[in-house]
Amino acid sequence: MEAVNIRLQHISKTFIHKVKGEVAAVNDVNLEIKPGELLTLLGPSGCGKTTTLRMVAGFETPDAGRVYIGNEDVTDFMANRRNIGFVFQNYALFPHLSIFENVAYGLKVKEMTKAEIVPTVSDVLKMVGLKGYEHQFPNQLSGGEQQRVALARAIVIKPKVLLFDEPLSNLDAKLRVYTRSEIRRLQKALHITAVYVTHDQEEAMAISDRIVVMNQGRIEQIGAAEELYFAPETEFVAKFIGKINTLPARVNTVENDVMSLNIFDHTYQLQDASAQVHPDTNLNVFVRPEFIKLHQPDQGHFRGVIRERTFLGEKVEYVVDIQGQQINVTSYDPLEHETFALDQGVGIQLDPRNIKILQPGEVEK
Ligand SMILES: Nc1ncnc2c1ncn2[C@@H]1O[C@H](COP(=O)(O)OP(=O)(O)OP(=O)(O)O)[C@@H](O)[C@H]1O
Repeated sequence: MEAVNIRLQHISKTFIHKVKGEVAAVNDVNLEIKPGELLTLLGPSGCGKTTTLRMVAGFETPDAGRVYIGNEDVTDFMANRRNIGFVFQNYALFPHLSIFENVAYGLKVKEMTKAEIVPTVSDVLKMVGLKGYEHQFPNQLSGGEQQRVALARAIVIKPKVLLFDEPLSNLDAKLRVYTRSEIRRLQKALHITAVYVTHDQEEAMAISDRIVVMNQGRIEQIGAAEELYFAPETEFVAKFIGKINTLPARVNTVENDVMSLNIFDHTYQLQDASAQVHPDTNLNVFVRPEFIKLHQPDQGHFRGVIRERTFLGEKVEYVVDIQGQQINVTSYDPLEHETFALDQGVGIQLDPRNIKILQPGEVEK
């Protein structure tokens, strides 16, 4: 079966919430998920990712906008007519049915014969690594195994799209890493278009072709993990994907797309600077901890003092005091680890290419 795309056109959904009143859970979202792509909706609690997913599934009807799966406008279709496989956080298995019966359920609904069902279920259980579990019951399985049954049940009906709502939340850390790579492997092997919801940025980065960062019902930025990390467009995205320092800066001049600015006591020239920034103004700039280099005190652009030092094996995380401001620095250089001690003075160096000027955003994290 050819993989299909999914399109959301100007989708909005407002709820009347008992405490908060009217909540624009999803606010004019436009999105295209490419055929065979795994796209993740990522954002803090309440940003609208589950509501968006539920509108693709047909569990929720948008107030405005259209949902297309392939060339078909499915906005007015009930969930059971959309041909989707859905994997929930809580597995949602039938406790009184065996693993075989749980997986076979969707095929029986489709009125397939037993002769067709038995080999199909057996193939899918093999695919998720649960061959031989046919006669067990859900409560005899671990959380990870139950989630693989849920995955088998979702893919056995050969859905056009797979939807995942925080599928790993109930698993422990190690099993989460294993199960997410299993989901990724199967989704790629079957080449099914998939939408995945999580609030965990590492999970999103590990599993996705592209990530949509959502904030207060709107899309903040869409891109591959690398794009969001190295080229965030807003402060919100920069702070949600990884860690970033906020540094005070003073703009001196902006000429021919070159900006001269001061950070602490040093002057930097930034290329391709935004024309929207004016001379003689203050603003915040952003630098990731691993892009700040520590040196001996007589080197670097300005001085600081190491206030915290956390050795984590392959890296050391420092908190450095610079003129009263606490800055996070991460060093991946094992030779440097021994060089800088607590309360030691250091020289600090920034590469102007790693200094970001971003649209300010409302940050919840
Ligand atoms: N059925 C509902 N009735 C009232 N308000 C709702 C309903 N469903 C969602 N909301 C509200 O809509 C907003 C978005 O909720 P949604 O569940 O889509 O967010 P989310 O990003 O998935 O968050 P979480 O990770 O906490 O599930 C929230 O403010 C939520 O309180």
